[in-house]
Amino acid sequence: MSKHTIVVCDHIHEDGLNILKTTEDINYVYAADIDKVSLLDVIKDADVAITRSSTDVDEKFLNAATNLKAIIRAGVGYDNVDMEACSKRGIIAMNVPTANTIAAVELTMAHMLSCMRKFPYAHNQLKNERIWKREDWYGNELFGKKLGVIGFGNIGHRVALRAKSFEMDVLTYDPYIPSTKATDLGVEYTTNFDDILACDIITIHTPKNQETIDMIGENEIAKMKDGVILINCARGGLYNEEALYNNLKSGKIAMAGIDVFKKEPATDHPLLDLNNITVTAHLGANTKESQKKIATQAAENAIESARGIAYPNALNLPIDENKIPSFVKPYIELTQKIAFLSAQLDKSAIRSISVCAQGEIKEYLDSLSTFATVGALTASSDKDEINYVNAKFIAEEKGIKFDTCEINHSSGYSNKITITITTEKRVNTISGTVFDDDVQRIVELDGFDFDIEPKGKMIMMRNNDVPGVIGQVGKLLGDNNINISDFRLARGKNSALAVILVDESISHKVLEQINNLEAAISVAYAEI
Ligand SMILES: NC(=O)c1ccc[n+]([C@@H]2O[C@H](COP(=O)([O-])OP(=O)(O)OC[C@H]3O[C@@H](n4cnc5c(N)ncnc54)[C@H](O)[C@@H]3O)[C@@H](O)[C@H]2O)c1
Ligand SMILES: O=C(O)CC[C@@H](O)C(=O)O
Repeated sequence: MSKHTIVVCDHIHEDGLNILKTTEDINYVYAADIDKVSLLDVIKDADVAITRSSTDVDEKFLNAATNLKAIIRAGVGYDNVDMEACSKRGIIAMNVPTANTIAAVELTMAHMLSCMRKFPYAHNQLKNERIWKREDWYGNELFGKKLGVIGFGNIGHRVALRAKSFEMDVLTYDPYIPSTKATDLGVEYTTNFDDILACDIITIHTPKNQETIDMIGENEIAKMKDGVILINCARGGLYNEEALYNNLKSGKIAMAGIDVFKKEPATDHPLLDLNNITVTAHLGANTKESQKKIATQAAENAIESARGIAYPNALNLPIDENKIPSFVKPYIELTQKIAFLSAQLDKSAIRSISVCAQGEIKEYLDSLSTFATVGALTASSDKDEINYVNAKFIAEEKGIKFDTCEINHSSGYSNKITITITTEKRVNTISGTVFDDDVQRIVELDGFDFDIEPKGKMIMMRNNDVPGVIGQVGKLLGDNNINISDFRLARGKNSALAVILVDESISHKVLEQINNLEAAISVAYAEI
């Protein structure tokens, strides 16, 4: 079995490491404890790398990583990844966007409360100086204060909700959301940045990019109230650090709660010399709950991308992500998985790939077709060759035809995609849908209704619908020491289709044995 090498460049939770360690086709390399120069040597073998914010994915890193197909940022912000350099090399970059949201939200609230009550200083006086001097610590209350939230995404809007439970007035500035996203939650919305600058406390939750770097500097601080409090648990450099320092020192800014710095680690940063600041070492994502979730998702996504099956939360696709609503993304993933599955069912050359869509999803047929092509070619050719940029080009060179169609009658599903792959020997048609925003399901296989998660090792057996078939297949697999994890059966007029999920990979020999059962019409096997 050829193995894919996944290099873990930064510390992630052991649950993620265990997934990598115990996956048969993964060669797992732990490189979080080596220095970043030695990492350049280790990274050269990586098919996929997992990083956090401590590893810069820059030209130096990418020049060393000559095999790299994908990179997983085990977290939200990808400002440490040179996206253009990745795209030029055909490397797909992904993040894990929501797994640490709550951790960052709660740290923001902790900094806010800490700033109001000067908590670390009061703690230090009693614990380390053994002084009981209550008159030194008259703080302020969040109650009734006006909070300005810059950026109303996953973290910003949850900070706003928590602030409201402290009975604060909350105002947000985020030109990229509909105002109703805020007003529906009882949060005031403004398009005038100066309104934010007039707040008692300001917290920022935007990505770091050309537009947001130094978003708050001397000019903006000058417009603020004397004694304002500033919180930054997003990215260092969103508040100009020099202006922050000067205005904390002068007392214009009463307190700042800072988790992130322009250059990290920041152990000798001038801000650390001030006495009106609470600081943490980029701990926004550091809860056990969030790290467990991130590491698990990062490991699973790294394995899927190493196998070329799917690239969840890809950031540099050749389609404009901003034009793809979030409900479409799971369909894109599902389309790729179904095509990958379908192309494995028959090993002969693919002649055509057709993608049909019903519901609002049909507006995205072009993107779905690109992803179906990646899935199908990944299953049928040398995986290393295929990426989103070259898939259609390679398919055309192989003489594969494309077709898309809109299905206008309702099937009972609000959206449904149907992928038909025609090979030299057979036609496979598989349909899928997504429930509850992200639950992907195969709902039809060659005309038979199913409800199957597109995941795992699957035997598909078409058979005459006669008694005893399930028992015979069960015995045969048992005799070969293969555990069945699920058995799904759909019945047609004269024949039935069984999808048997198994724990172990199936050899050609076992498939032949199943095919030789009297009732069997055809047998195929696929892994996702
Ligand atoms: N401290 C930590 O450990 C930690 C943990 C998680 C996330 N983060 C950082 O927190 C930030 C927010 O993360 P998120 O998950 O909420 O991201 P998100 O993408 O869900 O939300 C970002 C929001 O910012 C808005 N935005 C973009 N540009 C803006 C601008 N110029 N002005 C106002 N709003 C703008 C977007 O419209 C979006 O609503 C990111 O920088 C992320 O890297 C830090
Ligand atoms: O933990 C990290 O590496 C960074 C966490 C956070 O800043 C993120 O962007 O997800």
